[in-house]
Amino acid sequence: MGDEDWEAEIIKPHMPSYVPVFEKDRYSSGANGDTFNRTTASSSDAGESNKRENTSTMGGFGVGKSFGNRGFSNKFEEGDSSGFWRESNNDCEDNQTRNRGFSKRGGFQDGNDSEASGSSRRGGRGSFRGCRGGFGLGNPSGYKGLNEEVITSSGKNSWKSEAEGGESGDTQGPKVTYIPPPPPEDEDSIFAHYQTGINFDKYDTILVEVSGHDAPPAILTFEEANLCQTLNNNIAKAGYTKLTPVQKYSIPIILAGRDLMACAQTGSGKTAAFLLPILAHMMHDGITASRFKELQEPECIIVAPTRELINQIYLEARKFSFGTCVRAVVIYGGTQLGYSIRQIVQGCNILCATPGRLMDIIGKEKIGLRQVKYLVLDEADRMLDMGFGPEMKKLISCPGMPSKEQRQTLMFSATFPEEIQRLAGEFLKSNYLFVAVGQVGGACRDVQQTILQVGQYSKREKLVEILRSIGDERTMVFVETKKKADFIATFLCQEKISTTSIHGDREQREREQALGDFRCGKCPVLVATSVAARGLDIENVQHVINFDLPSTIDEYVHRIGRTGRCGNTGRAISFFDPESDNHLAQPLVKVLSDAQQDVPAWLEEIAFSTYVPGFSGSSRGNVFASVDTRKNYQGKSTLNTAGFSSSQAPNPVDDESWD
Ligand SMILES: Nc1ncnc2c1ncn2[C@@H]1O[C@H](COP(=O)(O)OP(=O)(O)OP(=O)(O)O)[C@@H](O)[C@H]1O
Repeated sequence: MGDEDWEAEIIKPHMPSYVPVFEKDRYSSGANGDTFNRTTASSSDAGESNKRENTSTMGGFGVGKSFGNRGFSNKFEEGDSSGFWRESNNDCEDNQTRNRGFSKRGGFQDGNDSEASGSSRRGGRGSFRGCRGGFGLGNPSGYKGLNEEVITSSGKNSWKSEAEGGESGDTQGPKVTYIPPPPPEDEDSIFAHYQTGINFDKYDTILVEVSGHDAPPAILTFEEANLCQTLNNNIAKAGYTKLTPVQKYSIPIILAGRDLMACAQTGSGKTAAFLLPILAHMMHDGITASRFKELQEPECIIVAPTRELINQIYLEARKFSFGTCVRAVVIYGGTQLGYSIRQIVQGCNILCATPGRLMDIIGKEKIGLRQVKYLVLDEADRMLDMGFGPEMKKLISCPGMPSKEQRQTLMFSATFPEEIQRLAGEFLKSNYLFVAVGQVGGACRDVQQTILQVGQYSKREKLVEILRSIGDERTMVFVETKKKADFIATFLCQEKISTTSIHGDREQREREQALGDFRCGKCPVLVATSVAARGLDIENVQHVINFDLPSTIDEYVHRIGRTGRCGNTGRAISFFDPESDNHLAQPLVKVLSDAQQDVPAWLEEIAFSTYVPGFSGSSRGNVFASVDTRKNYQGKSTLNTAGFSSSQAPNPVDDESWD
């Protein structure tokens, strides 16, 4: 039984009574690092969705909330009754699936006309989404769908043309009108935080390696960082009493003005590791209060791959800059462009942005780059891969952007494939420092990982069984496609398990609502695509279930890192389908062994039978199998997280719109 069968099955039965009436109208519109200091942190002292929108019922998800199944709406309007249940040939995800073999992360699928431009990723996504939204694959404007950004597929300056033609919407589809609700302004909300877990102190035992010349020594306490009083107050109010390893090493490096590539396990405080020293510099330099101006010139630009993540980073920036004259602003896709502009013109020292919106705003000449002193790429490997890499290159070559010699560039992630590290060289000064906390790309050891062999036809049953045994504990369920996310969320609702979902085909409003419902516990289950795999820091996520394993091991590491954060423990259960997941057997064995988890014998067997020469995956304790790639230039070999050389690593399939 394939997905389609599932859909048929789920659609047939009686809809539960709590499913609201379908609101048709709502949808009808539609290095030569010579020094390699290895130490421990402390040693330095150291449905197709059920195409009926019944997903809007998702446990408390709110009546009338659409699930973003615009494809359905389209089919409905076309009067194709079978369109309710059948795949359209034009379905964008089908196209993506068909293109899997060719697709790189961010698009560049062969044969996709709309991806001819430098902004091919966006054009491509746009057109795919457009087709899902019912605007047909051949729609030249590549309209994404209701209330979402309008994307042009024109070849030249496409980021600009998006800005120009996009939101003004002169010719291309409806405007994006969504204005996100402002975050709470009261101090308690700003400083709300969750407790560090029982394993927080164990961070100190993690090995840390710094490579590159003249690295400043690590600091052991916040006091040693010599931050100003306001920052120290904010740190205390945020509940931080002790530095995490990545903070111990990164803060002095950034304070010393060095470029940095830092790799540390998920949930170990990378955000504060770059925000605090940047703010400290700004305060020290006596930054002037940002005032209303048509053209703002921020001192710091932070980019991240998803809207929800950049918003989270913004909230952290707002927290740490509380009571200072530094003003942080966030802008991201899926929201009204005019709203982004209004936020910016009021003053902007730190601009937190997703790449597409950032380029739009630069194109509109609301942001000047001349004053940029700090450029931060969070989830840097994602920001530099085939998806966002071209946009990041455009960013650094934008008129006015200080050269890498003139700015400080900082990159953070839990994973850093070798190939991406090489690309990063273009952005960083040649004497950048590389900090590896634990194993590059290693999974967080506070997550108990379980791999179950489950064939695709048994997955749903197993999922329900697990979720019922879990009870109300917060759980993220990852699936591989947007369609599947809708479908599984619907299915779980039918099973009376309060569920919501997040993926790139949902409107931004819905994405934020879903996240809010999950955060507050209203819907303890969040079904998600990889759009939620990286960076999201949600309190009390006790379980991650990989209903579908991702296509790469790095993505696996990020996904399971949504639990077990900041010294808390968590559990990750992954369904391994031998029909489709064998390529992950070896890297999984490696990740499990390195994180000192039990490796099932059957998985080792599969890994052995699919042995790839050159892989040294199952060795335990092979710490630093992959670190600073500059070492490779000195004749050493290296493996990426997966234990493959990067060129061997499977190309991830990007099912998502990220920004
Ligand atoms: N020194 C600290 N003391 C207490 N809590 C901290 C400290 N540093 C960070 N935290 C908290 O730990 C949590 C995880 O931090 P953060 O989101 O920065 O992790 P991350 O390393 O960026 O994770 P990911 O790789 O998933 O993006 C956050 O809630 C943050 O506020």
